[in-house]
Amino acid sequence: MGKSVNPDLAKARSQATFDPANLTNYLYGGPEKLRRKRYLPAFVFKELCTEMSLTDLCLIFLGLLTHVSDYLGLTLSIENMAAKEYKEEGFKSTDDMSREEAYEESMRRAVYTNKRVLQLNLQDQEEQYYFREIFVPGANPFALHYVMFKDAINTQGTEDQIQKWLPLAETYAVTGTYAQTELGHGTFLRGLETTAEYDVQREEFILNTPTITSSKFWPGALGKTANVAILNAKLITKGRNCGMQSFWVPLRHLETHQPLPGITVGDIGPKFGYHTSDNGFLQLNRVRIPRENMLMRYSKVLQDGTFVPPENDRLVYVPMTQFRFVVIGRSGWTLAKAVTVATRYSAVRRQSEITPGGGEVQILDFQTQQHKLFTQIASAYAMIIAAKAAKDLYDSAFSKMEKGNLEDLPMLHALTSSMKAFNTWEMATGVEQCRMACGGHGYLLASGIPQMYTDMVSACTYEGENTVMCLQAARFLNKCQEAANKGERLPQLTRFLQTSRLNISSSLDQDVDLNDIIAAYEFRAATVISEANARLNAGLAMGKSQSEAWNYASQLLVKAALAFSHWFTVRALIENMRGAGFDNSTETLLLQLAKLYALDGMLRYSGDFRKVG
Ligand SMILES: CCCCCCCCCCCCCCCC(=O)SCCNC(=O)CCNC(=O)[C@H](O)C(C)(C)COP(=O)(O)OP(=O)(O)OC[C@H]1O[C@@H](n2cnc3c(N)ncnc32)[C@H](O)[C@@H]1OP(=O)(O)O
Ligand SMILES: Cc1cc2nc3c(=O)[nH]c(=O)nc-3n(C[C@H](O)[C@H](O)[C@H](O)COP(=O)(O)OP(=O)(O)OC[C@H]3O[C@@H](n4cnc5c(N)ncnc54)[C@H](O)[C@@H]3O)c2cc1C
Repeated sequence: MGKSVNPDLAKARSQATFDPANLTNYLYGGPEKLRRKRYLPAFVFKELCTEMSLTDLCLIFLGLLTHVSDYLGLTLSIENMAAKEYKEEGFKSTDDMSREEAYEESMRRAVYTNKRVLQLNLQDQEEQYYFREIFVPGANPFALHYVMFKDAINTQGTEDQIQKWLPLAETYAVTGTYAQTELGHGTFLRGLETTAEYDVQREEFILNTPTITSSKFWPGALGKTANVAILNAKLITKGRNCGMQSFWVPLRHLETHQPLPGITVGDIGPKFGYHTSDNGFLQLNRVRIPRENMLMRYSKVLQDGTFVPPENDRLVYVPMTQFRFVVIGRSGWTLAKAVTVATRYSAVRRQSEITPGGGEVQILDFQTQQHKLFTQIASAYAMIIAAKAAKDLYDSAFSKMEKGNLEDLPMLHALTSSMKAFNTWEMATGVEQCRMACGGHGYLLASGIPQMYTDMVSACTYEGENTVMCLQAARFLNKCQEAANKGERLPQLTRFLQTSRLNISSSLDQDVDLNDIIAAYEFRAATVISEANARLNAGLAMGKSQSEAWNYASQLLVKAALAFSHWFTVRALIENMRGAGFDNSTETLLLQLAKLYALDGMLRYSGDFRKVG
């Protein structure tokens, strides 16, 4: 039962000046990864469904990617043994459900996929992600379990603790969350009030949320799903506050799922999005856990209560840095989904005339519509490719850290902080632009775009509120500027602060040279960073303290971090497009896209670029 493709869409596709397969292979990491990615949903749907042709399956898969099929009421009739666990007539749209029902529907699907991932022995993280996303397109109640809970065990646990706890997480013998944020503090971690007091007599920690503001508040899966938390609390031993440490804390009984003694836990209520994620609250009333439950890879508490500090007290922050990196990568793909929906829609939607009497045109023919969408297509590619470029820096820093060499930690923190803020803000504005480009139908939940926005815009807040993350990156950039001012050697990533010059060769009447584009973004970043540094020093010269001068310069410091990210993204896009080994037609197109992205950025930030000439 093949479905015919809309003739306008078919015509638009037939006009491609390049072979999409080259690009798709590049984006997904090569033909084998792409084959696997396409095989998975087809395999699962085929295994699960009878009378559906492959076209329908792909439609469902693509539709699920953009939630459309949820709303078209497509159902999957499930035939095989999986159906015994998956007792259901198929996927129901969660839009018409209450929060309870929507959570249960997502939980049902998530539990199903967790079992199938184990049965299919899917080891590859990306494949697991693709597989899950097919069945749980919205917020997955196990999201924290898959990412931060397991990452915290892996990065903060000793080898013994990893051996003990990771298999429990991998087999879902426990379901976890990462409980750090409190009602009174999300950003300022040194302000966290939850305590973990060491009782040397019984070699136990006594966990307590002494005030209402110390209640853990926001952690995903805390409301209903999780029965264990990696919980961050202020360690107190021998009467001394030893700062934030991580602890393995059982929350609910593994059989009955009832809260354990001393634990008060529940859901925080309706949110702007992420409706199927049960973000919760937690109060601890002098709950005891054994000494062995503190994650002791970097810092330790000995039996007699002696605290052995970590080599660097920032290492306890590593799970956040890791997850910021995940967010950086997924932001581009989220925008890619939204702009795919909006572009396809713009190829099939006919509205209004360009030439009077000439008949209604595809709205993609309006230059304003092209500007709305092509800039977002370019932005999606830019973010995806910049995330790939950041990964090389990220991997090399992490492999050094594994060997105890922490020299790249400040650079890694600055890069992940600034790129997480830049990418999620760009993604949020881009997805909203795609929604509006679809007119009334973009406002329909059936388009899939509204939920993408309401779910994913939270990434501007969680894992480090964006402004705060920019200021964190600005600490590193400002330090580098101070070093540059003294002629000292800089880390590779910021050496442009000393070398950037504005020697643009392009003149306005010729096609702009790509090297000039990179030079312009580099010079703009160097200028904004040095301006922020100058404002900070002006504050100090006015007699302000270091922290008051920092606050005085903070708006420029945020701009500096964003200009740095913008330069990193433009450079990565152009350098990777030139060096990717594409055939001529694909490379020409991609460099055109890179120019569009960079020139659009110059128009949007024309103040900066005009100022630097
Ligand atoms: C759209 C796509 C989405 C895709 C997605 C898929 C869906 C999947 C579902 C997700 C569902 C949500 C999941 C959310 C999960 C949470 O949101 S978990 C909670 C996240 N919370 C945070 O990120 C808290 C943010 N706050 C902080 O990290 C810290 O308080 C701050 C802001 C860094 C300040 O810390 P501080 O101890 O006061 O440190 P500060 O005095 O500022 O700096 C001291 C030094 O430490 C350094 N430092 C600070 N932090 C670090 C670090 N991490 N590493 C290294 N050095 C550091 C500083 O650079 C500074 O160094 P110097 O400049 O002095 O050399
Ligand atoms: C959907 C979602 C899921 C979440 N999941 C989890 C989870 O699983 N586990 C968990 O532990 N937490 C989770 N969180 C909490 C999240 O990490 C915090 O909300 C986030 O860290 C921001 O902290 P806050 O809410 O205290 O905001 P605040 O820091 O209070 O931000 C409010 C305003 O204050 C400004 N501000 C704060 N500090 C500064 C500063 N130093 N300089 C300048 N401006 C400043 C901010 O820029 C912002 O404009 C989640 C949050 C959301 C929305």
